[in-house]
Amino acid sequence: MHVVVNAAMSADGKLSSRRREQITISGPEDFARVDRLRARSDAVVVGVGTVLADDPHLTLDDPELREQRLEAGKSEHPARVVVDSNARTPTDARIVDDAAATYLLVSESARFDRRAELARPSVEFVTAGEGRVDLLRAFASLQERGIEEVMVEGGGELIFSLVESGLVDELSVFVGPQLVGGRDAPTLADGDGFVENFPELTLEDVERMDDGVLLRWTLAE
Ligand SMILES: NC(=O)C1=CN([C@@H]2O[C@H](COP(=O)(O)OP(=O)(O)OC[C@H]3O[C@@H](n4cnc5c(N)ncnc54)[C@H](OP(=O)(O)O)[C@@H]3O)[C@@H](O)[C@H]2O)C=CC1
Ligand SMILES: Nc1nc(O)c(N)c(N[C@@H]2O[C@H](COP(=O)(O)O)[C@@H](O)[C@H]2O)n1
Repeated sequence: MHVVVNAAMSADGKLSSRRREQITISGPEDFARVDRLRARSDAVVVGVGTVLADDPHLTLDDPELREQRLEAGKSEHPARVVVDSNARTPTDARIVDDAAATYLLVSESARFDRRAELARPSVEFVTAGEGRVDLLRAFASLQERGIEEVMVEGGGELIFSLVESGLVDELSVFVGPQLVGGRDAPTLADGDGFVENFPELTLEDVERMDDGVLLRWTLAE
């Protein structure tokens, strides 16, 4: 399995404002690149915090990319994945519509009534972990279902945990021309943070894009 984290942050490292509402950081060129990255992926992953904040759809915008996937014998859109220990994904969330397959990664503590409310033909539950989703086990289960190329779009809590679990191979970040500020605004890697043995990144590429810059790093094994 190959896992790429992709996100857009302000010049001061924020994914959103303290209101945790979706903000537009990328420009058109970067959004088109994100669409191409989604099209190359078997699955696009977000945490339930992002689902609650943004109500993302995570499908492909460009009809040509959808056509290319169909011609290659793939589904029209990559699968969508939500890391959601307690099945908090709202029943009317766009991510559980029937536009694409969706995996809900839940823990054993996800209530069965919530699972029943979210059950539909396009949704499959993957249970891993007791109180919280065990990411190593959950991602291994996705791999057993044929998912090899994974793109993670955030948010900061999930990105931190994935890096901490050693699951991330690549990190691409668009740094936009905004200052957001705020000690409570989400950043690229939240969670508890590291205090030692900081993960080492190798800078692979720097590209000027829109009014910002795209940075691409790989992570050491
Ligand atoms: N600019 C950008 O590129 C992006 C911005 N965003 C922004 O980020 C914010 C949302 O990010 P954030 O609040 O950090 O939420 P996340 O999307 O990172 O989701 C975090 C939640 O995932 C669940 N989870 C389950 N298992 C784990 C685990 N092992 N490790 C970590 N999380 C786990 C937890 O909820 P539970 O315990 O209930 O399962 C946790 O609270 C929004 O403001 C959104 O707009 C989001 C994506 C991209
Ligand atoms: N690449 C990027 N740039 C931004 O400026 C963003 N705000 C985001 N947000 C991510 O995209 C998701 C929305 O996807 P849909 O358009 O609904 O398919 C959102 O949930 C974030 O993960 N990304």
